[in-house]
Amino acid sequence: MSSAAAAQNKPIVVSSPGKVLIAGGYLVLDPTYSGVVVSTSSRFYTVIRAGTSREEKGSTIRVRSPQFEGAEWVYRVEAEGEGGIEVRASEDNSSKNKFVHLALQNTLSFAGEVRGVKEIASVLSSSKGLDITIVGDNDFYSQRAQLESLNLPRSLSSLSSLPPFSPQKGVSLANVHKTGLGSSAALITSLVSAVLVYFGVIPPEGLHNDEEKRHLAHNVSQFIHCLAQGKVGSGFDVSAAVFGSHVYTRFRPSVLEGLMDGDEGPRTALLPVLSPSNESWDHQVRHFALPPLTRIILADVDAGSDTPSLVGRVLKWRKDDSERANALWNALDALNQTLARTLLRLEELYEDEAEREVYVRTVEELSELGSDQKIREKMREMGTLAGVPIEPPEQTRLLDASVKQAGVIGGGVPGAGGYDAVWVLVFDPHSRDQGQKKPGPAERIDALWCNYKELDVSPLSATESKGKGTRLEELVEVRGLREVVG
Ligand SMILES: Nc1ncnc2c1ncn2[C@@H]1O[C@H](COP(=O)(O)OP(=O)(O)O)[C@@H](O)[C@H]1O
Ligand SMILES: C[C@@](O)(CCOP(=O)(O)OP(=O)(O)O)CC(=O)O
Repeated sequence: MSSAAAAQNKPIVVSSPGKVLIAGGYLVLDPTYSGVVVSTSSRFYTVIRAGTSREEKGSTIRVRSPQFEGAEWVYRVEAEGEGGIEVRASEDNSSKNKFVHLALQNTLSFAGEVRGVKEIASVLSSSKGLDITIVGDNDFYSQRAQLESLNLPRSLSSLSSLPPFSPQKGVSLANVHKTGLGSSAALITSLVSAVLVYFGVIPPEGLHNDEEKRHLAHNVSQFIHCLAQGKVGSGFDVSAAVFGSHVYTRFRPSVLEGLMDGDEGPRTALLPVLSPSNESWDHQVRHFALPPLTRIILADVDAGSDTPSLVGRVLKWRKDDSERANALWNALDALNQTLARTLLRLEELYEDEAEREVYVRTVEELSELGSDQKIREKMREMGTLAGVPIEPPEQTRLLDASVKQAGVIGGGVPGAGGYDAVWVLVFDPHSRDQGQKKPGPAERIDALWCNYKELDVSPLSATESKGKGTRLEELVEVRGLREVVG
């Protein structure tokens, strides 16, 4: 077996981060504009180990999500010469997982095209099938019930006291309360990338140092995520899961058109479309990172919004009132790009040894001052014109109270907006010195949200991931992972 990982029987562990679109909601659906997406320290992990099944014909893949009740799915794989690769859900499964099933079917088909169906069959058979475990960091799912049962306030310090990969007691995957970090994109990306590594399509180090292989992981994950969602969205969430924080310009949806037919995925060859050398993939990924000595703080607000319906209404307004909409989008885009440039400029200053001390002192001073909020103003204007609650009044009041705190750089409703989440960026002057500290902007926000009455606000523990997207992990080095995988 030429896949080194599979040959050594060593578990393959791949993680992918969640996302927050801090600027460019709606605009990012159009390739003319771009969005600023921050990847989160909260990640999805896929662990692939050799299985234990002894079968004459075909192989079994067992997938488990131990954080949930009844979340185990068994698939039979038949991989035979001309017939290609067929992944079938066992009839004994107590639930379906369309995302996982489509990911396995299409990633294995893709691997079969690259390495040959025989090779995939041989890896599967010498591994005795596969045992796959998928877990997401606590932030992907609401921890309200867990905190309540422990009598803990909804604060950052309570969250840090929860065990990693906390089980969602008594909750099935279908009923879980998601927090908007993009669980399905992070899940698909980590699962697809782990399978590609396991079967030797991507060498393990390729996820870190080979741009072409990273684009390959992107194209396959992007396609499968679109297939599972039944539509081609902007794809910023999958892009963040693969590449980490960046300024994202979407691909033209036509690249995937030929592959989107059929519920179970296409019957045509995947490689010509998904190959990184296919020039129809025209997405752009430009460097972005939040500045040093700042911290993003996210909150899940317990009053959801339905993103597809917001999107439908905004796009209809853009069509009906195109002149005004385009003028507004151009103005908003200019502000979004200025935000990205300004934050990047701060990063450059910090990188410059000669400027660093000035930068640090300035952050210390700014952490006692207030902020400016032009992007929010324009987003609200768009909401009013389109008749859509992009930043509803309750969220406006929460954000106004938050950005009024000393040391807050800015904030907003992420992505499509609505009622379900907010983000703020604060100066974090003491993040360099461990073990400090006098209360700073992050603590002020934490206290404000914890005592907030009008909305039920629950912070997330995530900060920005500097880990550059999808990465290979060592099982024993991820806190709590070995225990949860069993
Ligand atoms: N821990 C998990 N294990 C397995 N599948 C998961 C897990 N978390 C999410 N999923 C899959 O992702 C789907 C959720 O997708 P979606 O509703 O698009 O969520 P999101 O908006 O968070 O991306 C679930 O139905 C399930 O198929
Ligand atoms: C409107 C959008 O541009 C951004 C939506 O971002 P969200 O972060 O709100 O999305 P969900 O994860 O689906 O809740 C639509 C898109 O780009 O696909």
